[in-house]
Amino acid sequence: MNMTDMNSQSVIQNRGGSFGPADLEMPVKVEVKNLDFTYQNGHRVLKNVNMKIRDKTVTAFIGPSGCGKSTLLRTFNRMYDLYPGQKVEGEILLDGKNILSKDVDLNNLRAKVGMVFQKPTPFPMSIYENIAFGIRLYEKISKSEMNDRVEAALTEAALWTEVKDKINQSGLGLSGGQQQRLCIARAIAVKPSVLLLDEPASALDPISTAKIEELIESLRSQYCIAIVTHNMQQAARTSQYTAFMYLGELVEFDSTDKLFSAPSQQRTSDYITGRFG
Ligand SMILES: Nc1ncnc2c1ncn2[C@@H]1O[C@H](COP(=O)(O)OP(=O)(O)OP(=O)(O)O)[C@@H](O)[C@H]1O
Repeated sequence: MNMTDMNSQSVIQNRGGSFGPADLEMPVKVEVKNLDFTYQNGHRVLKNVNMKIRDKTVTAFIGPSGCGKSTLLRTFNRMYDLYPGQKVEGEILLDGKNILSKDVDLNNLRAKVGMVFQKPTPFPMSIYENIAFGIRLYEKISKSEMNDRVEAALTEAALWTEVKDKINQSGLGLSGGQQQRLCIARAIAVKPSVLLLDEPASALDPISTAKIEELIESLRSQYCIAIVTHNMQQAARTSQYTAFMYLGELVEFDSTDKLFSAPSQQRTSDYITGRFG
């Protein structure tokens, strides 16, 4: 076995999580059809992307820097609407409904499709308010219901036991890893069905990263999760499906086991074995 084959082997051997045939039977949650995306400067960043993302699974987007992973993720909740002049063509069906239609309510879309960024971004307010603020935008509920919702979201995000005694202190006082779990709690508090994670652990130390990966595994049973990561081991550990992108094209999309152990495309093989990066 040469060095590059050994790299590929070690990515697979480091896989955690519980991948099984049942994952393959999950219904399609998001379907991307003939998606093209061009930035306002004329740079066409996504080229005829087609993929089906299944519910209650984790799908990882990998590929070299600048290949369009984050741009693709951001089309799923129309983040690009914040920057005028960009052009999107094709369809993205969420539960069969095209979210690129002009009549889609963006607030509702962003509640259904939550997003967490690379750098933890808690609001400059208490831990409690970080969660309650988002819920109030969408629902009018009593104080005791709100308390329950805040506790439930923090519990789901594996943060409750660490913060329950300082719930009224600033979210900015938490460690980086805790802040990131707070952001995940904030996203799930409004009951989304899809969670988009854009390099959620790349600014964190290894212990905090492991906690985020455990959290992703525990959230998988309830959400459709898409994660962008630079880290192939992380993709292999956390996901059931992997999309390999290169220069705006989706080169290969398959089960994570298959993509890392027996890719069908030479470019995928070259990338996962470290021949380019
Ligand atoms: N707001 C923008 N305006 C113009 N071009 C942009 C903008 N944002 C990103 N790009 C370009 O689009 C291409 C794809 O960027 P994107 O961030 O989606 O790739 P990526 O695969 O996520 O990269 P990385 O792993 O480095 O984050 C890059 O060439 C980038 O420079």
